Amino acid sequence: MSRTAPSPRAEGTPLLRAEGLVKTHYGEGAPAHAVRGVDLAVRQGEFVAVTGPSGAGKSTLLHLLGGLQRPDSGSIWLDGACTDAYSEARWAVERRRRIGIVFQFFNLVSNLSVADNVELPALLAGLSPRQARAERERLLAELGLEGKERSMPGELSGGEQQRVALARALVNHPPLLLADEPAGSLDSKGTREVTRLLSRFHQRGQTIVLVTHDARLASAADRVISFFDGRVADDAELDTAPARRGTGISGVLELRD
Ligand SMILES: Nc1ncnc2c1ncn2[C@@H]1O[C@H](COP(=O)(O)OP(=O)(O)OP(=O)(O)O)[C@@H](O)[C@H]1O
Repeated sequence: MSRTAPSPRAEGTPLLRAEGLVKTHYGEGAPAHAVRGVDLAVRQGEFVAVTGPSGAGKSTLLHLLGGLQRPDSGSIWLDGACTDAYSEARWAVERRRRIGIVFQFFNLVSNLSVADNVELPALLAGLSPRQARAERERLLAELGLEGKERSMPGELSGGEQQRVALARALVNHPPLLLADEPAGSLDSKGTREVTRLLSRFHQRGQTIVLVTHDARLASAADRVISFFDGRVADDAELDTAPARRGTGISGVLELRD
C-alpha cells in the first residue's frame, strides 16, 4: 500500500524525498550496516554532493535512491509519488523516464558502439529511431564526441567513456541525475571535464545527486551532505558554489584543453 507523501519542507514537493532509509548488506563476514536511518529531500534544480569516508555507505544510499537496491525499511518518493510498492520492472520504467545514472566505471555496453549505447535508452523509452538518433547527435556534439559514434567503448579514453555515459544518462531528459564517483577512475583532466560538465548541466536546471570523494568535484555542488557511518553527519548549503556565484562554468564548454 502506498503511503501518503509527507508535507513538503519548502518550495513545493521535492523532486526526491527519502525518509527513514535503512539498508544492511549480508555478505561473507559480519553484516554491513551501510545506511542506518536517512531522511533526505532534494529540491528541483539542486546539485547535492554526498561525501564521506570509504565505507560510509554513500554508494549504497545512491543505489537506494535510484531503485537499484531496496531498503530494508524506509520510503522514497519521486516527484511526490511513493515508490514503496514499485516492482523491479516499474523501477526500470521510472529510471528510464526520471533518473539518469552514471557510475565510476562507466558501465557502457562493451559490444555496442558509442551511438548505440546512447540511443538504446531512448529507444527503450519509446522514441522513434529518428528521434533517438537526433538526441544522440545533439548530446554527442555537445559533449565533444563527434566522430566517435562508430567507436566501441574499449577504443575510448576513460574521460571519453564517461562523457558517453553522461550522454546515455541524459538522453531521455531525466529530471534527476545520480552520479556515483563519476571521476573515480579518471585522471585530473578527466576529473576537470566531469566537473565542468556537471556544473554546466546544473546551471541549465539539471537536478544532480553526486557521490564523491573528490573535493574539487564536490565543490561544484551547491549543497554538501557529509555521510558518516551510514548517517547524515552534516548537510550544508554552499554559498561559494560556482553555479550560485554565477562566475564558474558559463558559456561554451571547452573540453579539449
Ligand atoms: N553488496 C554488498 N555486500 C556486502 N557488503 C556490502 C555490499 N555493498 C556494500 N557493502 C558494505 O557496506 C558498507 C558501505 O559500502 P558503500 O559502498 O555504500 O560505502 P561508500 O561510502 O560508497 O564507500 P566507498 O567510498 O569506498 O565506495 C561497506 O562496509 C561495504 O563493505
